[in-house]
Amino acid sequence: MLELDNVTKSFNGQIIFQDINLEIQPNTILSIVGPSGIGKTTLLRTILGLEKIDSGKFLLNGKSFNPQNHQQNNIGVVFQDYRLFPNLSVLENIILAPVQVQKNSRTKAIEAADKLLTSLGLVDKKDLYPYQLSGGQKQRVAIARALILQPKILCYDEPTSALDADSKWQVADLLEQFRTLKMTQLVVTHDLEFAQKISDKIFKLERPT
Ligand SMILES: Nc1ncnc2c1ncn2[C@@H]1O[C@H](COP(=O)(O)OP(=O)(O)OP(=O)(O)O)[C@@H](O)[C@H]1O
Repeated sequence: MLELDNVTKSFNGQIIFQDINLEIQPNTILSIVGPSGIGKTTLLRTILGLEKIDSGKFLLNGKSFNPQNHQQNNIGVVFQDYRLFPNLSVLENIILAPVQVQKNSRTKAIEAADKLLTSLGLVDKKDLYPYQLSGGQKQRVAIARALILQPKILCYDEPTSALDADSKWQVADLLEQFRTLKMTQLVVTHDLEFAQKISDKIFKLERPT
């Protein structure tokens, strides 16, 4: 279980959120919702260790941890703009971290990537480059790139913002399928309808008083 205990963050003296308390149960889908500019992405970035918090703490399975020093393989992320490496093929995007960072064999990584690409309906795209893919396909590559590291928690930043309605509900179906993977999913979204459809729990981020 991931817990946020009185987490506060400000930028240049302006408080973005204050004393956030949140429990994220294992193998569930939690959405963080709220209007534009409220701090949803910033909250996600603190959990990922990409932003330092002012005060409060994070606990993973009851143990305090600093996301900035944490071995980040436990927590994966699919960014809003996907952040695929433009100079690498779909396959190379997916196997880069397992081979370069985790030092797995290239053969094993390709095997795992092939499986993921098949389940995501992308196997015929594996030799293409990101610019040759649609937005929804790029997103699924970014999801495969995160999933190959078998994260305990997978975070998505605004997973529907660049998609049309059909693709949006396909993403909802994917998240539903991933429930079998024994993984917690954390979704930042301004789309309340999407959040209501996919989530076990919704956390509303509100302006600090
Ligand atoms: N690095 C930064 N330095 C200063 N201010 C920042 C920084 N990053 C974000 N902010 C401010 O923090 C506030 C929250 O931004 P954030 O991107 O987290 O909102 P959001 O709820 O995700 O919005 P959106 O739904 O539009 O993406 C905004 O006022 C933004 O300008």
